[in-house]
Amino acid sequence: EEWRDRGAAVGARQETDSNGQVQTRVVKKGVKDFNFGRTLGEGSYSTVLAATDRQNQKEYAIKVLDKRHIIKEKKVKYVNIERDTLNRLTEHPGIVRLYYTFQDERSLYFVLDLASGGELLGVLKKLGSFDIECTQFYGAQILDSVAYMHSRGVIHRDLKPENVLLDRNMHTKITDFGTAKILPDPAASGSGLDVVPGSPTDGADNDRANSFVGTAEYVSPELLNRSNACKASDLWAFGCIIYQLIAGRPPFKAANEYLTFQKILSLQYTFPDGFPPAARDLVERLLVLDPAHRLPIEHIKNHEFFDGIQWGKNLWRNPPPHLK
Ligand SMILES: O=C(O)C[C@H](Cc1nc2cc(Cl)cc(Cl)c2[nH]1)c1ccc(Cl)cc1
Repeated sequence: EEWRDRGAAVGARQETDSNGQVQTRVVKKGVKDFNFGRTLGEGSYSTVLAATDRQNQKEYAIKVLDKRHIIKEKKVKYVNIERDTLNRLTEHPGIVRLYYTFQDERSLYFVLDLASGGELLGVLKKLGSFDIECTQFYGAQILDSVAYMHSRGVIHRDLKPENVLLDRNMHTKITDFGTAKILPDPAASGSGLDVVPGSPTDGADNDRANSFVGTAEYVSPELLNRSNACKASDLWAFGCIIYQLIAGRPPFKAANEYLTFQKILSLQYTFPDGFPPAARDLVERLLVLDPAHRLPIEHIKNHEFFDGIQWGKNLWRNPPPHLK
């Protein structure tokens, strides 16, 4: 029977030897265990290829990174953050799953879920914009996944329609955790006496990250004000995504990044005519400059815009509305 230790590319097989003794043979998956197929995507530091496990014919997406390039560009930290983050986020249908990592002399390999529906951004560009029902459904799946991430102490920090993939059943899978932040585990931090309630470090840096990341159109004001990302930074990006699914473009977009940042910091955006009132109210409660005043996830789930959405397992079992 096959079991695999989550973080490493370890598979074990039970075999009976000549004396009838059951032996466990530990095998590490490697490049030779896969047939590589078409290129699914190219990043600045990685190439993603479709691949089939030669043993069980299962299809995966394998993200390949060149070691020399990673070291030269000082991205070692990001690769290991991506691995560690994905190893923590293993129990949710809306997060791309990491099955194995391995390396050979030249490259590093992430063996991931194959999301054959491509990027949500691609579907949005093809359709122009989503109707309310599709925005509710895809918004709800993204929110459910962000809630799980946050419950595991992970802030994504670069949520955007490019990082929301679609699987063969057109359900969402959030990907690209290289710029995520794993919050220090409050329970694990020593005796707990080191953070005295009310002390300057109480909750401040514990739930804040400390490096600049993100894509201009979705970056939160707190990041631009040089304070750190927090869980609410992902909710700002979520507000931008809901706006974009309905309007067909993100709320803050200018001729260059600097002008985009100016619009964000001055909250300079408008709703197109006909933008549905419930969606407008939700977006207005998320695109709030002070992260502490953004609608928390439980309140978003109860917001009128999501009336009729069944949260929990059914959100992932029911077929998605037809994208038209
Ligand atoms: O086997 C593991 O899971 C741990 C290794 C850790 C690791 N070994 C590395 C070697 C190099 Cl040259 C660069 C990075 Cl970022 C490296 N990260 C690893 C291997 C592959 C991947 Cl994708 C991530 C981490």
